Amino acid sequence: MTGNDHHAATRTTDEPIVAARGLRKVYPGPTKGDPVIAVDDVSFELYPNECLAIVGESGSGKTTVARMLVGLETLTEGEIEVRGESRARGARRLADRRRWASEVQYVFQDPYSSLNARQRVGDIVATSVGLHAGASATRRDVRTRALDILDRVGLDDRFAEKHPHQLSGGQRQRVAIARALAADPAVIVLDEAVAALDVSIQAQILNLLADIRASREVSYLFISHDLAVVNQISERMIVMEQGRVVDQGRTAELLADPVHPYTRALRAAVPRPGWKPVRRERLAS
Ligand SMILES: Nc1ncnc2c1ncn2[C@@H]1O[C@H](COP(=O)(O)OP(=O)(O)OP(=O)(O)O)[C@@H](O)[C@H]1O
Repeated sequence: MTGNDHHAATRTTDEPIVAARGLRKVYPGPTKGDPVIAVDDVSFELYPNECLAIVGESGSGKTTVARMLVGLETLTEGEIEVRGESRARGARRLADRRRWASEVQYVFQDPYSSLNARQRVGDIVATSVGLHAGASATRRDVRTRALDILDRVGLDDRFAEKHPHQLSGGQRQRVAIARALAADPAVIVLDEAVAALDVSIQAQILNLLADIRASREVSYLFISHDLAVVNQISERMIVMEQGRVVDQGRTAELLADPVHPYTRALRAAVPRPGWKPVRRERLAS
């Protein structure tokens, strides 16, 4: 057993919803002949109804992995399968693109920039419901379903008439989660989705995400630099450093007893109460 799989979780029963193998992303660098290797040989599996966290410092490649999964970024090398279907070469047909979008939804850090400022909240969610609903759904069905979903994320009917700028950061993030749920996804990628929120609001959104997962089957790929948050929400985590996976395993075990120097350093850098004080170490390079 190597240091990297010291904590490796053993999952043999379910088929993974997402299987990513050997992901690599190389961007052209600022100067010719100086490419940026953003993601280098990253593999992971995401199982039904689990939350897998990707942690790492800024620039470690987390967002690039997420963008490859949702099809916003091409792969330089590697393979991504969702429910056994390859996504590595992109969707050619509109119907495939729609289906792929409904299987994997993305919630961004800043919902303000990802929500259409001119649309009312009810319309934002209804648009997503309408895109993914069957052709037989009437406008009234779509509207009713949008209001149900808003209610599900803790926003009553009055919010449907508001615009994003009339909402708080936490409420906007609820709208972004509602819009994702409207597609009835198997996977939601949450990219630093609570990073911009106050700690008390963060806790509310994390509770909401846990409630959603308790009431319907959905898996989260939860991208964060915040180990306290990751500890609360995820069962497993992978740790990225400079584009590579340097550690992985069950979150509680990895954080209680970090073995890899980078994971230890990340944990030591958590400036929150509730963590055992650990000598701050220099991040391993
Ligand atoms: N479009 C791009 N062109 C060139 N380099 C890029 C591009 N996107 C990302 N990178 C580089 O790839 C590396 C990984 O970036 P990425 O955003 O995936 O990291 P991250 O861990 O998500 O960090 P952050 O939390 O700051 O977003 C960084 O060095 C970044 O500068």
